[in-house]
Amino acid sequence: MKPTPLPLAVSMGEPAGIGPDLVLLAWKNRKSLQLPPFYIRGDRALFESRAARLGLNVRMADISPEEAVQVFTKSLPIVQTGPIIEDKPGEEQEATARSVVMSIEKCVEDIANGLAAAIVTNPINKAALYKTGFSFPGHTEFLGDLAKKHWPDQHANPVMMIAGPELMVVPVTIHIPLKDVPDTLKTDLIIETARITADDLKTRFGYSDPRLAVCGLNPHAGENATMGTEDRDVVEPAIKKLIEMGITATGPHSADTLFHAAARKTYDCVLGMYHDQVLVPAKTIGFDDSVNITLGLPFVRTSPDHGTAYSLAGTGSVRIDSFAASLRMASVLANPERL
Ligand SMILES: NC(=O)C1=CN([C@@H]2O[C@H](COP(=O)(O)OP(=O)(O)OC[C@H]3O[C@@H](n4cnc5c(N)ncnc54)[C@H](O)[C@@H]3O)[C@@H](O)[C@H]2O)C=CC1
Ligand SMILES: NCC(=O)COP(=O)(O)O
Repeated sequence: MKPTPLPLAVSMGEPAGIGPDLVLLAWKNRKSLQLPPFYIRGDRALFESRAARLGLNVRMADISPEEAVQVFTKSLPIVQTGPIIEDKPGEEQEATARSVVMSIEKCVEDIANGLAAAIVTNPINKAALYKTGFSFPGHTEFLGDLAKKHWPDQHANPVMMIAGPELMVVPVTIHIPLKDVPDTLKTDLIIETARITADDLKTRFGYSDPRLAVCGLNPHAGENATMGTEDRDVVEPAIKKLIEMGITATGPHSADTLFHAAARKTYDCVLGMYHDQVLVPAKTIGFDDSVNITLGLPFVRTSPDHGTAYSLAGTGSVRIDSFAASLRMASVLANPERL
């Protein structure tokens, strides 16, 4: 007999944001969107209140992760996690920060315990969590830490990828101020980020020889070191080493001409030197259907590419495409034979 597939564990995200709306709408449209079974770790009262606000009739079931797959066809499976949360769309509540973090922790724990196939995270408000002592820049780094805790024998080095049907990008430096980028950007960091990207593109995405295009840092990739020396001194040596390692990498490319339609045909994934260099084109080209994927972990994590969108929470005006794509992508990545 074929074993029952494991469900996806979905974290609650920021309760004041659109996470609850996405979960409710996704479950309601699960058949037409062809979504795999998932359960949410969060507070049932919050989801009931948000459903009422949206005028959605959603049957919910308090369950344990083991029951999620069976329940999913008839009810939205909720694993009660943390205390009751008052539903206040768009209004941050300091008291909910611990529940937001706990939901992520418990989803990862479920994967480690063999109860969930992967985690799909709802958007968090990073600044709201920092205020209460959360010390990681975002999910990406937090999940790297949780991986070390639950899989101490496996090397975890989280890498952010935004992947859409037309463009896949990886920022080498992530959530740091722009002024800190040149000092943070090191040859070894570029090499390690590219190595993890190439590995995951092979093992999880099915590319036999992924082509990486590496951006320069400066305008015109430094214009022969006349507009900044980092491209010559930091980026070029990384590309040379990657080629020696057998990885197909080109660059440093001028970032301004790397994203038009013809250029996009020449590579499989772009490595950018900083967040906005590659997230701006990725979200411009594919805001509705791109997915944020954390590479370099011993488990699968996906998330929509957007944030908490406070002003849309509880209004019924959200697009669920990216969240739905995250659920489908998590299911495929966790079962690569489906590629
Ligand atoms: N994975 C995560 O946890 C992420 C969290 N964030 C957090 O989200 C918060 C807000 O960040 P912003 O830069 O304003 O980005 P945002 O993505 O929340 O909003 C940007 C714009 O896109 C719109 N938008 C976002 N999602 C939408 C959807 N599903 N349907 C329709 N329109 C949508 C918003 O209304 C807004 O106009 C920040 O605290 C940030 O840290 C941002 C990105 C990812
Ligand atoms: N800009 C992308 C983003 O903020 C997602 O970060 P993370 O929470 O997935 O690390």
